[in-house]
This record gives sequence, C-alpha cells and structure tokens, in this order.
Amino acid sequence: MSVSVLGAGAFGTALAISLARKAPATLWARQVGEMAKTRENSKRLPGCPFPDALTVTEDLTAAVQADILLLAVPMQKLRDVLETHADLLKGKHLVACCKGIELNSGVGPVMVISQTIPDATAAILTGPSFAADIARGLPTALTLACADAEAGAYLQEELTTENLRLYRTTDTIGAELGGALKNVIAIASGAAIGAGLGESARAALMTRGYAEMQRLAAHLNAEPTTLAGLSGFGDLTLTCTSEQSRNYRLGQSLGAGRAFDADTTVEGAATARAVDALARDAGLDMPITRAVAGLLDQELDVATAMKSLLTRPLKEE
Ligand SMILES: NC(=O)C1=CN([C@@H]2O[C@H](COP(=O)(O)OP(=O)(O)OC[C@H]3O[C@@H](n4cnc5c(N)ncnc54)[C@H](O)[C@@H]3O)[C@@H](O)[C@H]2O)C=CC1
Ligand SMILES: O=C(CO)COP(=O)(O)O
Repeated sequence: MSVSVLGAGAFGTALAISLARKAPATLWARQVGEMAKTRENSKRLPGCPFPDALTVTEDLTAAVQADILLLAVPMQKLRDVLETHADLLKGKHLVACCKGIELNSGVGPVMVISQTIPDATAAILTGPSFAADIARGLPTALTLACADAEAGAYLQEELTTENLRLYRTTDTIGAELGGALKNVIAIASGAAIGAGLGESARAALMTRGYAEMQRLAAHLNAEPTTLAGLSGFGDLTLTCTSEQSRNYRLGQSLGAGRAFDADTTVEGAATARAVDALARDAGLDMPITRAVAGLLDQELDVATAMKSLLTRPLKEE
C-alpha cells in the first residue's frame, strides 16, 4: 500500500505527516518551496516537522504511482484540479478530504470526482479533525464513505493509523453533507458569540442548524444515521465550539463587526450560498443557512438575522 496526498495546505500536510508515521507517504504540491529543505510546512502548518518517511514532491507523475490518492485542496478548486490532471488520475482510488458544496453545481466532492474521473473509485474522508491536532498525533475518529463497500473496507484499513480511527459507510451523500453543512452552522455559532448573544443562543443555533442539516439530507436521500455520526454531529460539535475553526472565527468577526483575512480558506462561505440556493429551489426551510448567506452578502446584520429567526411562526420541535 502507498498513499499520496495532493494539496499541501494545513490539512493535506497534517494527513501526510500522520500517514507517514505508519508507512512511506508522499505529499504533492504545485510548489514545494522550502518544505523539502526545512522538512516543515512553515506557511500552513508551522511547528510540525515531517517524519523521514514523508516525501515532498512537485512531480505529480511520481505522486500518482501510489495506490490511494487523498485530495486535500479546497472544495471550490477540486474540479479544476481533477480536470487539469484527469489523465494521471484515471482508475485510482480518489479520496476527497475537502468539506463543502460546489457553488456552481450544488454538488459535493464525491459527485465532482465521479463526474470528472468516471472510472476512479470515489470516496470521502471527513469528520472532527483539526489539522494541528492530527499533525501532533492527537487521537480522533473519522468517517470514510465509499459507495463501493469492498473498496471502502480497503480504504478504511489502509488509512486507519494509531491515532486516526476510521468508521466506514457507503452513504457518501450523507458524509459529504455533514462535513459541508456543519461549516455553515459554525459561522452562525461564531456570529452569535461574536455579537455577545451568549452560549445558550449558540446551543440553540447548533440544534436547529442540525435540524436543517437533517432536512437537506433527507431531501437528497442520505441516511439520517450518517448525519448523527462523526461527519455530522461529531464535526458540528467540534467546529461550532472551537476558535481553532476558521469558519467559527469568520462568524465571530461578522458578529463583532471586525474584518477577516480574505485569503483564509473558509469553506462555509461558498457552501452557505450554494445551499441557500439549493434550499430555495427545493422549497426547503433552512432559515439559519439563509441568515448566514445574508450576513456574508451584507444583506443582514446579526441583530436583524437573529430577529428573523426568533420571530418565525411557532411550530412543533
Ligand atoms: N485545516 C483543517 O483543520 C481541516 C481542513 N479540512 C478541509 O481540507 C480542505 C483544505 O483545507 P486546508 O488544507 O485547511 O486549506 P489551506 O488553505 O491550508 O490550503 C489549501 C491548499 O490547497 C492548495 N491548492 C489550491 N488550489 C490548488 C490547485 N489548483 N492545485 C494544487 N493545490 C491547490 C493551496 O496551494 C493550499 O496549499 C478544505 O476543504 C477543508 O475544509 C478538513 C479537515 C480539517
Ligand atoms: O473541518 C474542520 C475540523 O473538522 C476544520 O474546520 P475549519 O475549516 O473551520 O477550520
């Protein structure tokens, strides 16, 4: 078995470090810069030295010799990466490690893989996992979703490490929705805390946000139990309660009226807009997602957004 990680951001680097503790692994980047010499990704993941068994390369042809390729680029870049390198990626096990819904198409990463490289085995690895925690060797549990049960079992076995315990499912739609939608709710949670609305408000947003996640998942025929697992409930809990999360921190900035670094990868922003459009088209009630999209597009401020949520018609839970 061999694994290559394509994309050397914080998460790709962390996964490569973690996997290289188990067996030789490769990390591919368009430009490796100082990484090969300093054996550290000082820009995206400082303070996490590379194990000797990790090879860093700009040579994609060499990287794709591995049996399993982890795709750790931002969601809105995934299609471009796959289309650009389609010839090299044919027939491979391609495991998306990104979390989001594509803005132009409304689909998630597994569907993007299936559309662009139809003869690849498409899967997703998702769940509660901050890059810095993974790179430091701290433990967590993740969901590996692959529609092909046999391939899923193979990937689960190969990608499990001493510190990363993988559970598997064939419900790729549920797994990718969990990882995508929790980021939208994390922005809402951060906004509530940033605006000084308190932890009770955050808990209410997390719970009603989870109800929205379940609603869209049911509409798209995902298994409700998948959302209750690591990819949904697990990652929602982590991301809505930690300042390590960039989505949560963007929300805090919106709530406090502060500027936020536009170069930071915040997947929930495009996903909120994509899901807001999906919900409107499908006639689904997703008021927290609507409020987050409105906040991001400066159509609403936090006070107006909260008022719109609190004054909705009363209903059964
Ligand atoms: N950082 C984290 O703790 C976690 C991140 N993720 C997910 O991983 C994905 C990536 O996030 P991060 O690594 O944190 O982002 P990042 O902002 O640290 O890095 C993104 C990387 O993608 C690379 N990239 C962009 N376009 C590319 C292209 N066309 N070809 C090759 N490389 C390209 C950039 O050069 C950069 O190194 C996101 O979907 C995120 O939700 C998932 C779990 C944890
Ligand atoms: O997905 C993550 C943790 O599981 C990382 O969250 P952020 O992208 O908000 O930093």
